Parts: sequence; structure tokens; C-alpha cells
Amino acid sequence: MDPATPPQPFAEFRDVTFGYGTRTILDGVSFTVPRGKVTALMGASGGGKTTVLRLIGGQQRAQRGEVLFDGQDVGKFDNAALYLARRRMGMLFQSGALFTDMTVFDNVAFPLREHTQLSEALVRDVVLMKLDAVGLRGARDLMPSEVSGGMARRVALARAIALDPDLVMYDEPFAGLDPISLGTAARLIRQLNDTLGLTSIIVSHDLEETFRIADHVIILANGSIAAQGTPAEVRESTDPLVHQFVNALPDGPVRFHYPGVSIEDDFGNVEGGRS
Ligand SMILES: Nc1ncnc2c1ncn2[C@@H]1O[C@H](COP(=O)(O)OP(=O)(O)OP(=O)(O)O)[C@@H](O)[C@H]1O
Repeated sequence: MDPATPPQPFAEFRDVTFGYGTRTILDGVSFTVPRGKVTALMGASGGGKTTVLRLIGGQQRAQRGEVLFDGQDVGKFDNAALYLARRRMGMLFQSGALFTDMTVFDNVAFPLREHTQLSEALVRDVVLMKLDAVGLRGARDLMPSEVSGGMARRVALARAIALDPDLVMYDEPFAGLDPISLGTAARLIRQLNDTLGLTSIIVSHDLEETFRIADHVIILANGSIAAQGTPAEVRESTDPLVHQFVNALPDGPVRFHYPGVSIEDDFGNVEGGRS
């Protein structure tokens, strides 16, 4: 390949429209997920970030436009193609808790035993390698109830990479973690991306930590892309909505007050305004 030609994006949305029922969630959205990079998908709650992951995973299909996974339109996949594509994706959902009745080892072994014909000796080697990558080889025999929240997240991470995926999607990987565990998880996501040659997508509300490790940031708002670029480019965006978001301002295009009747209608005209 010509070194001047940027590699094909690993995933791409081309003019994608999607809604649940009559409610449009994504309205003509286009963006790229660069190959080999960490992409952060951010935006206000309910903006459709998890829906984007579900469209890439083929759990939902676009109503218009194309969702490309490694150059192929996920919307056109039959079940066999979808199965193969999903084998190339690791997913770590906030709710994707560990199986509580299995050891750490068996949790990581689970996808290998389900989806491969590997012998138990090979399963053991792969599990220990994955646990080593997240620093928990020594915790293999513990039960989930015996590990901290941060460790449990790392076990889930080892499980997400058990099948050597090309793409790992993290939905709120930092939720509920203390600052030290959060920093560890973030660095680990970055490090695994680089050492294993992955492409990573992180949905997160933790702006500082996410901007620190991301190469590419996409901000979704009101069904559209409000900004995309490097963390520095997004920080400098003059779009009022992006400005409100990256500076965590309570009021801006996204209103603090839920729409309703005016304050005068509720309380009458009070001298001196709101007080
Ligand atoms: N299966 C579904 N059926 C109907 N509506 C849904 C479904 N899943 C999600 N929604 C709605 O679609 C909107 C987008 O949801 P989504 O979970 O993608 O947003 P999000 O940006 O990930 O939100 P958050 O940051 O709060 O997790 C929300 O208003 C949600 O209530």
C-alpha cells in the first residue's frame, strides 16, 4: 500500500438513519472509526451511542444508509456472515457482568469453550495469556465475589479479548470505578489496543480520562454528529453544543430545564424575578 494512502477505516457510517418505532435516533449520520486507533463516542444520555454499537454488531439494522464493518455492509450480512463478523468483535458492556458462579479463569475460558474447538490445554494457555495481559494471572482461581470492581472490569476485558478480536467495543467501561481503577482501566484499554493491534471504540461519559487515551473523538447530539476529530480539535470546536459538552456547562443548547410552562405561569409574576 502507498504509505501516503491512509488505511481503510475499520468501521464507517454512511448517511445512516435509524429509529425505534417512529422515534428517529440517528438522522443521516456519517463518521469513520480509524483502523488501529482508539475512538471515543460521546454525547448526552439517550443520544444513541449504544445504538451505534448495536448497529455495528448487527443487533440492529440501519433503516437508511450503510454501516460498514471492515469494508462490508453489515446490513447485507446473512446470519453466517454476521456470526463471522461477531467473532471478530469483542464487547464489554457495563452490564456484562461476570458469571458469578464461575471462577475468574472459567469466565475468560467461557467464549473459548463456546466458540472454538481448542483443547483444554490450549484453552488454559490462552486464558492465562489474556489474564496476564490485564495483570490478573494470579487471580485465576478467585470467584467474582472475591475481586474488586476494578479487577472485575479487567477480567471482563480479558474475556472480551479471549477470541483475539480485531475490534473491541466498550460501553461505559469506567462507570462506577474509583479514580485509581479508572486510570488503570483506561491505560489498559490504550495499551491493549496498541500491543494487540486492535481497533477500539469507547462509549464513555468520563471526558477527561477518555480524551486522554482517545485518538479520535465523535460527539453525537440530537441525532447528528456535532463534532469529530482529535481530542484537541474537538476541544477547540466553536459549535455551541460541543462547547457546552466539553466544558460540562449546565446550560447551553442542551437546556438544564425540562421544557414546560413558564415560571410565571406556575408562580405568577413575582417582583424581582426568580427569587
Ligand atoms: N430497544 C429499544 N426500543 C425503544 N427505544 C430504545 C431502545 N433502545 C434504546 N432506546 C431509546 O433510544 C434512545 C437512544 O438510546 P441509546 O441507549 O443508544 O443512547 P445512549 O446515548 O447510549 O444513552 P446513555 O448514554 O444514557 O447510555 C434512548 O432514548 C433510548 O431510550
